[in-house]
Amino acid sequence: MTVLLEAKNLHITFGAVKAANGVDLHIDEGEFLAIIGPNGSGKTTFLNLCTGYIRPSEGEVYLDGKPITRLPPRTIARKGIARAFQIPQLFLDQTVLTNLMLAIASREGLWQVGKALGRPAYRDEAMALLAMFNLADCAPTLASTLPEGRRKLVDIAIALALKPRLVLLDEPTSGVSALERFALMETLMGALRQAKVSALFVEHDMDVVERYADRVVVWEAGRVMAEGKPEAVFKDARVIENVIGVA
Ligand SMILES: Nc1ncnc2c1ncn2[C@@H]1O[C@H](COP(=O)(O)OP(=O)(O)OP(=O)(O)O)[C@@H](O)[C@H]1O
Repeated sequence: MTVLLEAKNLHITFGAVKAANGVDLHIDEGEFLAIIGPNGSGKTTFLNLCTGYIRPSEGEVYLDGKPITRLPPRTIARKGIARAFQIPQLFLDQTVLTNLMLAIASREGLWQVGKALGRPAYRDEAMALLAMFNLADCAPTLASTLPEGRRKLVDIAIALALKPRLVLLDEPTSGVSALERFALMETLMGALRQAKVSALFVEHDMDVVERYADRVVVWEAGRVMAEGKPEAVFKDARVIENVIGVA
């Protein structure tokens, strides 16, 4: 296995809260890694540390063995780490197709909207991305009118428009009904496999983690308290007591 991303001894404190208190974690190429843990344990902080949104007071994050810790978010994104958020970051007054085309244009450094939207190559690439997520029929739909599950998928399709090697997903199934979660995950995992992208996803639904994660990392008070295959981790008494029992 080749290590893609590695965090070593990350620390960050907000006031009295140690949101990262010695985080050590790696993700292998091709891996789907889930992060679980109680509210406020520092999961989102870790995503922020990996993407340059905040900087640790101590420790390093490495991509392909090279430190990225102090690079600006745009540079880190260009190096291959993309992010999708708990609340999708779409232009709600634009169509799904326009959202995708603008993401592709920004990757290419083309900031003139009129020119970007006139490029057939961008349109073709956007439609191919949407097809990967079974969303081709949504291309002309206004983003504001999409149901939550589809909006999340469009947001992830936009993250893939950056051609990342690793995508960080903050609660991909939140706000989606229990019935729809597996369908959303099937589509999402299918698209990630097709794009050969590794994923790290924060998730509160243990059924989703058990079914879709290759490995799970358990967060507690700013650090990793357990990790391993979901079936093994979910039998760990400490995890049951501190995380699953309180989820
Ligand atoms: N920018 C910030 N400024 C101040 N405090 C912050 C900041 N970011 C996070 N925190 C605090 O750090 C702690 C960890 O927050 P974080 O959002 O990383 O937890 P989480 O595990 O993702 O929680 P949740 O599951 O509720 O999303 C919390 O106490 C939070 O209030």
